[in-house]
Amino acid sequence: MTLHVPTIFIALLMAIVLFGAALAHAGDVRTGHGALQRWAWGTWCAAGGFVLLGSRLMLPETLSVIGGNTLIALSLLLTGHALHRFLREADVPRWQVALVPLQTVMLLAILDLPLARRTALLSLFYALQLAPSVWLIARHVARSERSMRMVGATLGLTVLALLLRTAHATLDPSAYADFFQASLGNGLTYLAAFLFPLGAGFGFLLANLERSSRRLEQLATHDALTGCANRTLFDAMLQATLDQSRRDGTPASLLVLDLDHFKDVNDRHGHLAGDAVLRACAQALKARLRASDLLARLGGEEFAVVLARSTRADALRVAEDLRAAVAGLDLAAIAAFADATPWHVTASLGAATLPGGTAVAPDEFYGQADRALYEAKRLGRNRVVHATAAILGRSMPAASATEISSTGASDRAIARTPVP
Ligand SMILES: Nc1nc2c(ncn2[C@@H]2O[C@H](COP(=O)(O)OP(=O)(O)OP(=O)(O)O)[C@@H](O)[C@H]2O)c(=O)[nH]1
Repeated sequence: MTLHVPTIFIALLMAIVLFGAALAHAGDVRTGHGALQRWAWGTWCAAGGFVLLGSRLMLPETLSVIGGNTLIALSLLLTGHALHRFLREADVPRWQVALVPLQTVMLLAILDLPLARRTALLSLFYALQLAPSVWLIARHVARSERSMRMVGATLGLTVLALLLRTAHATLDPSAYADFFQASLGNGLTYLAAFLFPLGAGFGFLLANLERSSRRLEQLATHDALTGCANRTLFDAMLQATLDQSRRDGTPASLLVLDLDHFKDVNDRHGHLAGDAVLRACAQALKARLRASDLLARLGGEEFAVVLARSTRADALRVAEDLRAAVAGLDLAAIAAFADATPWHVTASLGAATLPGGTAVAPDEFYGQADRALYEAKRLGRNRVVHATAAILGRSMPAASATEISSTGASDRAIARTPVP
């Protein structure tokens, strides 16, 4: 069996051009800091290199061989650039950039060698040029998009195919007497060495799309200012937690937290400073929660925490911990207040707990916690109130439906006086 190299050559060229066109259209996937565009330029360089190499019968050999191989070396460099950008690594090391002119010099020096020797040397050179990209992906594969595995695997196979081509051209030079010579070894290694990078390009496109859709999902479900879950994710998680509680018979709790007198912060320090306080509070709250707890910003200065498998006692302990975390934040330490004397904000919290095996609508459950929050505000702020009786669904006046479970320092002592 032999493989017809000119046919392979034309098929590969067409595939590379089509793929380059596809990448050019996908160029507005703005997730990899221009990575996809660089890969697209690399694909066009490879196509140009192919055209020059295939025109060796019409062009002077120096132009076709040196120009074609230089463009292919450039395309591999651009691939490396694209990967570095996508994986947020420092740029390609200078020695890898220097390989491109080095290859041109090497080609000038070996132009008179038999084609088999040139093929072996060039294939080895390309393998060495690609190997750092494979190593780069291997170092990032655990943290990166799943499709990067395909990129790493196909580039690894390309290196392997190039090494096999080096070995084959060395051991069987007669198969490489002519560039277009029909032979199994020449045809197979040629096909593999240029087809696998196309697979890598496809994987890279998928990895970019994967990152893009992950970012869109993050934007759709998280609050941009604090990074907390937004209302959409909160609603879904609260529903899922209540369903699980009913099925498994485990209790579930909900905390609603509202910063006290937050309007004062904005009025005295400006909206940007208010934003910085919101971010700092969100960070402090996150630091006190388990990975399985969901912290959401429901809007303005109101946050909520969904606590799966948590009893009333758990909810009160966590709520008190969160209250203390906010009150303990030294806002003077936040950059925007660097020159201010120490001062603090406080938070009021309402809590509700659903005993396991009971059904309640999410809105009703939220309403219970919210009524408890209202009570905490009414009773002087900077405290936790648990809506115990309301869970049973009895219609009771707000004050008797709630139970004051924890009280922080007085509203005036912390929330108001420290504002400079
Ligand atoms: N900086 C900033 N302020 C916000 C944001 N969202 C809402 N606010 C402000 O939060 C303040 C909320 O004020 P109020 O609802 O009166 O509540 P409060 O002053 O905290 O008083 P109490 O809740 O009764 O203790 C308003 O001044 C809003 O402008 C935001 O994203 N950033």
